[in-house]
Amino acid sequence: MIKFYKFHGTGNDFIMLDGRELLTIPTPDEIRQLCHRQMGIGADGLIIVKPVEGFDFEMIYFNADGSLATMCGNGARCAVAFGYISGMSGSDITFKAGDGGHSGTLQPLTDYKWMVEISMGNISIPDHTGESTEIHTGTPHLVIITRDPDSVNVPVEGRRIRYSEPYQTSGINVNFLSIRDNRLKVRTYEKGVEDETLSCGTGVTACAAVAAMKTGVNNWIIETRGGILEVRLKKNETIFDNVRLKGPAAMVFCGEFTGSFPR
Ligand SMILES: N[C@@H](CCC[C@H](N)C(=O)O)C(=O)O
Repeated sequence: MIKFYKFHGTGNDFIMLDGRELLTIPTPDEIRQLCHRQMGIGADGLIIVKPVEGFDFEMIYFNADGSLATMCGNGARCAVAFGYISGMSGSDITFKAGDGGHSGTLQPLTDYKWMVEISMGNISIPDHTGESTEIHTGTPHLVIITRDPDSVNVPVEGRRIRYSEPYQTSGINVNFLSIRDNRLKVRTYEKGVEDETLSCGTGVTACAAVAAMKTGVNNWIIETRGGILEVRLKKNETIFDNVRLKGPAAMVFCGEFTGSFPR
């Protein structure tokens, strides 16, 4: 039996596994089973956290469909909290994700909830922003500016775009963004979950970058369906750097999975 920990960051939920206890990495089939909402634990993604040279730990991120993703902003915030409670790191943390090195800090809010801030990688500034902008924030995102994200059927419209050319094969995360009174509202369809999630950390980072290009404002409070996130960034000639993502991360339960995994 394998012990698992269930976390969420503003409603984006994850199964966390301690890499020190694993004999093998779960297969895509096993990940799909574990993340299944009715027949498994249920989650948007599965994260393995394990010590690695040069950093406090490494985070390996899989979407609920078993596909590997290079980065997950909310998942990384939860991994920082897990690294802390599992003794892999202190409250100033360095970690490695698929897109490179990151740092993080955390403050306890309750016994099982923390405010976590992480550094995100530099973001290349796209050539132009129209009503829809492709931007990479550790994972690929499309940001579509709309008057009211709540009037969009995100699962249907997001899926239509994600499976259209040119995204069909490699996939893309689709964000619907409104910019009003220096506040952003975002709803995201995530590839790999193939549905809307309650929040997406790399998605809100992409939206903050697009909003900064449109308005010149660099600090944003962002409303997602699962709660509030904060993004700060600095615009240079061709990149945004000093990109920070901040918000709560919570552990909701832990348990032992009784299926056949691990082999
Ligand atoms: N929910 C994540 C993003 C997870 C990866 C994404 N679905 C992908 O495959 O690119 C976040 O909080 O950033």
